[in-house]
Amino acid sequence: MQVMKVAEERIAACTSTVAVRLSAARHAAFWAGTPGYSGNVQTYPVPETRFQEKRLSAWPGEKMKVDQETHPLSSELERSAIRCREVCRSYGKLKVLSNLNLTVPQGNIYGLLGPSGCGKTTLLKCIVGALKISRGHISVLGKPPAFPGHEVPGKMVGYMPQDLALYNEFSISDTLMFYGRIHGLSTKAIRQRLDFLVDFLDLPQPSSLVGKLSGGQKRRVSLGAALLQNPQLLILDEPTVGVDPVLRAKIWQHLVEIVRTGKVSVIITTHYIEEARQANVVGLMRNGRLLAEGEPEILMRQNSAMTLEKAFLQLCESFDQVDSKQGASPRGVVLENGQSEGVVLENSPSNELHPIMGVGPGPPEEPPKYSADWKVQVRHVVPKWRNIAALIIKTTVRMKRMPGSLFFQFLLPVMQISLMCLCIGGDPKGIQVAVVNNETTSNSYSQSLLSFLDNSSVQQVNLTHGEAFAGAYNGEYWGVIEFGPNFTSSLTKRMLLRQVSKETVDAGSVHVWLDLTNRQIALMLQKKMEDAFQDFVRHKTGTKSYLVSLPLKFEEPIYGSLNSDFTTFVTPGAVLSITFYLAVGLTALSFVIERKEGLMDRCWVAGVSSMETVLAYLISQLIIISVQIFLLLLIMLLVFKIPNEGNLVLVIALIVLQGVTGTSFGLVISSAIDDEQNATQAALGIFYPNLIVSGIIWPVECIPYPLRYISLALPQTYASEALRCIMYRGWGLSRMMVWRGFVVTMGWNTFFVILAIVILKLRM
Ligand SMILES: Nc1ncnc2c1ncn2[C@@H]1O[C@H](COP(=O)(O)OP(=O)(O)OP(=O)(O)O)[C@@H](O)[C@H]1O
Repeated sequence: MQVMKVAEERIAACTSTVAVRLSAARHAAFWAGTPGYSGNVQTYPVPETRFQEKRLSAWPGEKMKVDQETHPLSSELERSAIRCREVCRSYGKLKVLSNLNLTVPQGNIYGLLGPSGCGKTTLLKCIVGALKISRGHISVLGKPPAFPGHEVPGKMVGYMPQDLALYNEFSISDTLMFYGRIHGLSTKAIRQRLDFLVDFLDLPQPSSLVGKLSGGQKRRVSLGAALLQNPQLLILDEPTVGVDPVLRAKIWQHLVEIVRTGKVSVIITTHYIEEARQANVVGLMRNGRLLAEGEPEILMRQNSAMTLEKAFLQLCESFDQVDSKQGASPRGVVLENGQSEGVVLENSPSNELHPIMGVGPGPPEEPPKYSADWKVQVRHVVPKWRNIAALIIKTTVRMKRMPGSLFFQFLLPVMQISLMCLCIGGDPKGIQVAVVNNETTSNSYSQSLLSFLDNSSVQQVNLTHGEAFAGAYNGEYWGVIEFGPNFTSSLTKRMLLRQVSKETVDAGSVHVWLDLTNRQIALMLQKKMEDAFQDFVRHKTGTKSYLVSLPLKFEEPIYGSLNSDFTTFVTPGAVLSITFYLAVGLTALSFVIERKEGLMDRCWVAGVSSMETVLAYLISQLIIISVQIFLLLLIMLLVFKIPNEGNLVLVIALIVLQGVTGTSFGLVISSAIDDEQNATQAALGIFYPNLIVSGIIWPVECIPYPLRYISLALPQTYASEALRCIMYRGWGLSRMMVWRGFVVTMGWNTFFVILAIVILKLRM
């Protein structure tokens, strides 16, 4: 009763009118810049529509059509397929939808028209639940979008976005199979629909790849995907752009046919304004608001316009004039009392006041209350295996169609680890050193000592003192080794006599000057000289060598080997880092591209949740990571002989977990960032600081406090340590240093997955 009363009040408010004149001069100006509009108006036969039989429904808070047949208001409300009330939506500070009211009657085609950028696509995305509204309420087929248990988004709605939103690597049949699986259709049912749609939309062979189709063909495939499951509500954003006139007419004819049953409703945007005459009702949007809504025929008659386009131009003129008179905003056909003014067209034949409704905010309408029991709510949240499986199959098919990219993904980590093992941590080779030997005898100690120097690492160049130092200062030699003329006799004295003079010690010493600008080379030279000397002493003195050795004996190492080099230290951390960052980069890139191209929105409207998207992505990525790790370990253990004393299962498990953590971190980046360039920059920006601070290339013990606390909290610090403990110490999960690496990795993993799901949901 209360609803009826409000409606009566609204009808009364409709009688307030404003007279306006039309200006043909602004005709072209309004639609100028509207893509797809060529100025040539195509005429279409206007079919008899259900709307003409039923007339437009009315609602509280809006002006009603005066010539409307009387229907009980409540039943009309129930019969609306879409009801938007006081809907607002902004992108940051940009207010795109402003108190918008719209009703799509059940079983009708609704043509949504308006200039480019007025907010049509935004409104459609809000209707399908791909975008959240900031204020107001929307009900689609009886409930708000994304309400628990409601199949909008889902099977009840077929959505064709403005962007093509198709996977280029899919064939036409793959595309329909993919969406069919999500909608839970059987393979047989999908094939039947595929045959019908290929015939109806005049599509090429079902096996044709989408990426190789023309723009118009792609658009038709996209329309086919929206029509696939025979949805109750079709939301089509510019379906006829780039489609030839014959097929355009055919599409409209199909829409007219499917709404005739009364069970299907359609909302369609188009830039071909005249084709909207075939809609049962059209709505004119401008500046984020619906200015008018009504039957196309009556709309034209009221404006004495021969075409729908002209009628809309005149309406815009009239609204602009009202605005300028009132000094209000372009949306301001709203009086101070909150009532909206109707529009009377002076040149309307017989001065009918009826068909067009000024659509402004009325008295606040109580949003309907909906409830769902806990079982439905739980079922709504729990991920559906059907959707996850469809997404995994999608990724697998796409990967199969991109063998180059797949090969790259498998080969890249192998290349990276091979390069690392080859180039990092080994002994420098062919280091040139100047040798100044002032001894002339052939069997001198100096000659003997030099013969023990590792020739593969140290290349000796015999020079005079002056040449040697000139070359070293020129950067030609990394050091100068000089023997005095009495080196042999003095060294013999040093070894045999208990007491010798300082001069004898000096003469019996090898003098070495090093270029220390490259620490690694200098350290190597130092070590090679020491080794050569030890070997020389052993050779000359045999069992008496202890007399000239340091009283220091390094026993067999507790863990590791005496020959272990820097490569051994760096490899475990590098493997984790490579797996982590490859997963970050590839995930961030492909996920961002899917979002940018509207593929994710389309999946969402088909009923796929953020959680299902994230889980499916993690599972698909797991397959790639497993192959990558298999190849990595093969190269690392068998080719480069990196030692592994521990359990291989633990090694694999930790690397896989790091890859999954990288994938989930990639999902966080791509959920938060909209374009691939910024996503790549973010991934790269984090790469080096993490590599440096995680103790992968240099021990964590060298990091000063408080930076070390940050280092320890990072995903790879404890994990690298754990992998080193497993591989080089042979430790198992009972050791704290091992399980800590697993716990930290899994903790980060869980955190990133939750964060990605939350960001995806918030950004809707
Ligand atoms: N993701 C976004 N972030 C920021 N602004 C956006 C975003 N999407 C759309 N907009 C802005 O919102 C306004 C409405 O865009 P929308 O795509 O809804 O218009 P439209 O009526 O569908 O236009 P067209 O007919 O050209 O497709 C435009 O000013 C647009 O720049």
